[in-house]
Amino acid sequence: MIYTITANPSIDYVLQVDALNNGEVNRTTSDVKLPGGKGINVSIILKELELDSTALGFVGGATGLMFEKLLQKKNLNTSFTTVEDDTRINVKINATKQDEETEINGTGPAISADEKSAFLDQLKQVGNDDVVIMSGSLPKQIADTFYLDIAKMIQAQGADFVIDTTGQALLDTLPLHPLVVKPNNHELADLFNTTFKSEQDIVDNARKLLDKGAKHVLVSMAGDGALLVTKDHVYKANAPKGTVINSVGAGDSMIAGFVGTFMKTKDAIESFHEGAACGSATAFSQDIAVRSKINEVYNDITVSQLS
Ligand SMILES: Nc1ncnc2c1ncn2[C@@H]1O[C@H](COP(=O)(O)OP(=O)(O)O)[C@@H](O)[C@H]1O
Ligand SMILES: O=P(O)(O)OC[C@H]1O[C@](O)(COP(=O)(O)O)[C@@H](O)[C@@H]1O
Repeated sequence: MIYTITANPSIDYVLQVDALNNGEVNRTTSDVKLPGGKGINVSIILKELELDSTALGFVGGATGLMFEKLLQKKNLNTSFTTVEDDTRINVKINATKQDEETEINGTGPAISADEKSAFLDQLKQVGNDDVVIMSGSLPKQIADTFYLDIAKMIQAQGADFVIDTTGQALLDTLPLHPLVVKPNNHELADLFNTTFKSEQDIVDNARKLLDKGAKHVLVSMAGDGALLVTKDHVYKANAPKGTVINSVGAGDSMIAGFVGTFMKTKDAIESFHEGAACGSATAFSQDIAVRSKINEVYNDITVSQLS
């Protein structure tokens, strides 16, 4: 079984405008509310890949009810911990004529000590050969060590884990050997307080994550494709041409494609190819991609070995 943990789910309020003018009244050409949060998006793609997962996380308040209603359409298995405070609303503004996406993500609800321990109790069901995918930011009042504590706990129960977060919280879990980590190129640069001048710079810094313990490192580079760095080789997947509609969730889709395929095949290159297809297919969709779009995009992606 795969479990996804979204500590801080969201309603993603996705607004399309022709152009975004700061300090003025802007009007949308279309808008949609989607159930969001990184682990939620991972579960949605896994479902498209015909893999069951259970989505865990903190959901609460009036916005939490709306979030669960939006999520019902996706038919996921969920086992959320109910909290008193409101689930956040994240605003995503796609300015189509400016070709720009702006995101404003909320901090999320306050979580009490009792709510946190109810959540940790849920993890007792995780067992041998399960994979736990932990993604996204943490709500306020949850310590930065939350993911590290969970990784230790579920590893002791025989499960593997994947982590998609940023900064020190990511670095701290590497010695526990996550199956895969997937920073985007900006997050990778921030991790090592650097800027990249070449693809080789990116590869060199991705290798540092392998050296610290990650089993596979994916670096996503939006419209420039992605890299897979393993102990012996480096691979690149191109980003196929297409009309970008809403790239929110592209990174989550890539993780889902990689992990879902890896669980079936144990083939990192094939998993990378499928992950890249899921990422681009989502960028070319309004919502998280559906299977037919993933298949279509898969054929336009080539994985080449760089070294
Ligand atoms: N504009 C795009 N065109 C084609 N593929 C894309 C585009 N944006 C994202 N993708 C695909 O999705 C993957 C993940 O997207 P990215 O934006 O890098 O992740 P994140 O959402 O984590 O920042 C990319 O590596 C690429 O394969
Ligand atoms: O937890 P964070 O880092 O605030 O991110 C939450 C946001 O990330 C998303 O899951 C999208 O993530 P990606 O674009 O990185 O794949 C949105 O659905 C959500 O609003």
